[in-house]
Amino acid sequence: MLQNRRVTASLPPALSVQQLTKHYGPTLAVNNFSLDVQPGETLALLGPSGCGKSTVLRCVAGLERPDSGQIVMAGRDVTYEPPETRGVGMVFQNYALFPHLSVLGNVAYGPRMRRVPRAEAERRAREALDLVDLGELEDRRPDQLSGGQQQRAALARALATGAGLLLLDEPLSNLDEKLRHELRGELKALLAHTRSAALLVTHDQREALAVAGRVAVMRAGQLVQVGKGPELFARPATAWVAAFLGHANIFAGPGGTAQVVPEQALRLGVGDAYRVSAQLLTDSGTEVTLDHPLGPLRLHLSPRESGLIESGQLRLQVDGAGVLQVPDDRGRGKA
Ligand SMILES: Nc1ncnc2c1ncn2[C@@H]1O[C@H](COP(=O)(O)OP(=O)(O)OP(=O)(O)O)[C@@H](O)[C@H]1O
Repeated sequence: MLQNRRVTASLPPALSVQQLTKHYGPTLAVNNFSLDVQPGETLALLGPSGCGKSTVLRCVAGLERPDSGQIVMAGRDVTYEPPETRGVGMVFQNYALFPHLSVLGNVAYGPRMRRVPRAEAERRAREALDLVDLGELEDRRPDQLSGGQQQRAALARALATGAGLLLLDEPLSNLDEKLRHELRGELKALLAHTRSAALLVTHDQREALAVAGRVAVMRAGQLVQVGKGPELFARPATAWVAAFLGHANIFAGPGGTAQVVPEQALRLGVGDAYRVSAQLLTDSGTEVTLDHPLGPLRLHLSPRESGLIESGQLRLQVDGAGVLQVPDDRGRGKA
């Protein structure tokens, strides 16, 4: 085990994107973007719509040519190689399964294209289908599968390529919320099992945190912060990152700074009483807004905590040590 770790540590990154820049006409889609994905790691590229995530992925896949920068895979510069020699497995938003092929045919397609003999290609395909629990449906056509099953077939197809790097572009985006929730857990387990490195593109914070070991946050073509999901949430580098990750209480301060007040910094039922200016029932409790000197303070109360509201007021103490001071970059730029 120890020895394995040492070997892994000495391997080059599965993917190293170095100073990547890409325009579409006048639009600067990716701006001097650098990122490493380690062998076996799942990294989520997270950012709002239009920030350039898919463009990074398409450059890595070889479907777009960068204006400048390098794409290096396991130590090999592939910047100018065509997609088919890069050795990546891909899953796109719309799955892109071939409608006329069976599930087995779809999954065996990758190895077949690489001239693997049919019997061996089908053996690998069946192995991948078993991994995603679709072994019994191999004879069906894609239109005879549910959305979740199609998604798993697309994953199996990427896995069957045996690639050391998987590229997943919003792989759960076509599914309803309940199924997405279920498949997030499955996807994480599956990626851990395959030991391939994976770059997952998503605009969904929960998905990034649930599936990936590390999360890279992207804004307007640039990388703004990268780290383990819980650490990013606990220590966002800027007010924009805090807001994007879902922090509710961010208050502009002097000199271009902002204060982020995480829920852990709030103690309820002690200290001064503040007026509750708004109250909204949710499925898991109550969303309230307090008139606080810092600004309108929003918090989520469990049904038991809601009992602490007396005569329209709630006692609350803010633990100053838990409040984060960050640069306020929320007004800057787009996406
Ligand atoms: N083929 C293209 N031609 C012109 N502009 C493009 C093209 N593809 C993307 N863009 C622009 O480049 C920018 C980045 O797009 P990209 O698709 O990479 O963003 P994204 O973060 O993946 O967005 P989404 O989450 O909505 O898929 C956007 O401004 C987009 O309009």
